[in-house]
Amino acid sequence: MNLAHLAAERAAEGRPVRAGLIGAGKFGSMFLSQVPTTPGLEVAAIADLDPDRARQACRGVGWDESLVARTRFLDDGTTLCGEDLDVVIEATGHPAAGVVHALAAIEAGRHVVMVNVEADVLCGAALAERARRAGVVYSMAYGDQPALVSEMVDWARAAGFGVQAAGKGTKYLPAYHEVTPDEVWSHYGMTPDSARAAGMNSQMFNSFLDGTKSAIEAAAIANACGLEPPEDGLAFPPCGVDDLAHVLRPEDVGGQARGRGVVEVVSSLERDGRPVFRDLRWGVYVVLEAPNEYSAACFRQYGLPTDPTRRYAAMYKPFHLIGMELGISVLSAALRHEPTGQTRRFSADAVAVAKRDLVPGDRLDGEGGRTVWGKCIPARRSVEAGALPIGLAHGVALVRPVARGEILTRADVEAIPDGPATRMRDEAAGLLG
Ligand SMILES: NC(=O)c1ccc[n+]([C@@H]2O[C@H](COP(=O)([O-])OP(=O)(O)OC[C@H]3O[C@@H](n4cnc5c(N)ncnc54)[C@H](O)[C@@H]3O)[C@@H](O)[C@H]2O)c1
Ligand SMILES: N[C@@H](CCO)C(=O)O
Repeated sequence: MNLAHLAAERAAEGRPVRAGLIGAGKFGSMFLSQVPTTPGLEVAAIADLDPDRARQACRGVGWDESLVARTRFLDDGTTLCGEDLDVVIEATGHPAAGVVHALAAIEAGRHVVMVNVEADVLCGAALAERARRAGVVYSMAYGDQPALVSEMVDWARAAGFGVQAAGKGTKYLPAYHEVTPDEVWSHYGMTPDSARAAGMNSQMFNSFLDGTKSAIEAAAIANACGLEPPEDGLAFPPCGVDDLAHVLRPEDVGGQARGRGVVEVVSSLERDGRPVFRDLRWGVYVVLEAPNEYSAACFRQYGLPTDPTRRYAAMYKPFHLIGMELGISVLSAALRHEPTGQTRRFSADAVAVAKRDLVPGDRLDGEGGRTVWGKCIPARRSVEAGALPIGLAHGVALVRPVARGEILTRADVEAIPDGPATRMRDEAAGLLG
């Protein structure tokens, strides 16, 4: 509990932690807004395809002109990795670019904070292995839900509890799988203009709604925490915070969880569209299993809601603060050499499912787009079926029809050009476990 003290020491010594940010979009801007008030942390360089927009992002979040003038602005993330930095933050959200940038950062001896969970799910186990060999930290992004869940799972296990289930909340209805970026803002109660003014990318926010981001995050949590992914997609049970233990205890004791030690995403809407009472739309949770009768009794004595067996109880965090909490990862990597959550194996995947009947010639447009949504399944099943990872479902055309709701395979699309992303994906598939 001394991260701020460690950072303050660096500030007093005149040696702030030097970070570089790749991707100054919504997440990046939220991080940048906190930098001037985080002693001991400096963002020395920012790379974005549009460096002027990145400069404007800094001004827009309140940086003064002297801070803007002291910062290097670049248009290439790989070049940024060669700057004098302790930590590289990858926040482009583009899976293939994320892999290229992470490899460049590792090669340059920089710690990597991988905001780009899309790239992490594609091949994070292989990137983590490369980072280990290079002696640098490869970390999940604190503030995003997978890192917060990883922290809660670690907390539970380090305190001697069993972890029955863990995950996050979201706003989900089955019909959302087919929403496109054209309709997305009505589901957030926003107009396209107000969303644009807030710097919110419609395709990115559609991936939060159409189930893709939930699948990606659930896979990341499973891969980081050693939890089991669903066999055929998340169930998204409607569930409020007081019912987590009840709903997510195992099926054989009356719950809805398909097994023990599972990852699941709970919905803030009942299936008929009514709001769930005390929902967890923006939060994260862990369902604990008491290791013995004594600790089960303590749950009740100290006020935790339990399921009827009294063995299961839950802890949750109601909100995640996205980029505003990212300094925790950056400082932890640089000052403690510790990741805030890390992909440790490749046991869960997020694969592309057709949003509508697709025909030869249709070109895929990736996460949150008009053609596919992402489903969380076991990595073993994905590899055996030759399923198309959602992170590779960008810019390639179909060579045969795929019916709405079906998982796409690599044989359904034209050959994906070889590159770092495909190579690291193959490396990750070799680490299946
Ligand atoms: N926006 C959120 O609320 C939110 C929440 C949680 C996690 N995230 C994660 O944050 C990441 C970014 O999301 P976002 O919402 O900020 O997206 P965004 O589209 O707002 O921003 C991405 C930025 O990266 C830049 N970029 C894209 N490709 C690049 C490249 N090759 N080199 C350099 N810059 C490049 C773009 O120009 C843009 O400024 C994603 O991985 C997403 O999953 C976002
Ligand atoms: N993951 C969130 C969005 C931002 O992290 C959601 O599912 O709505």
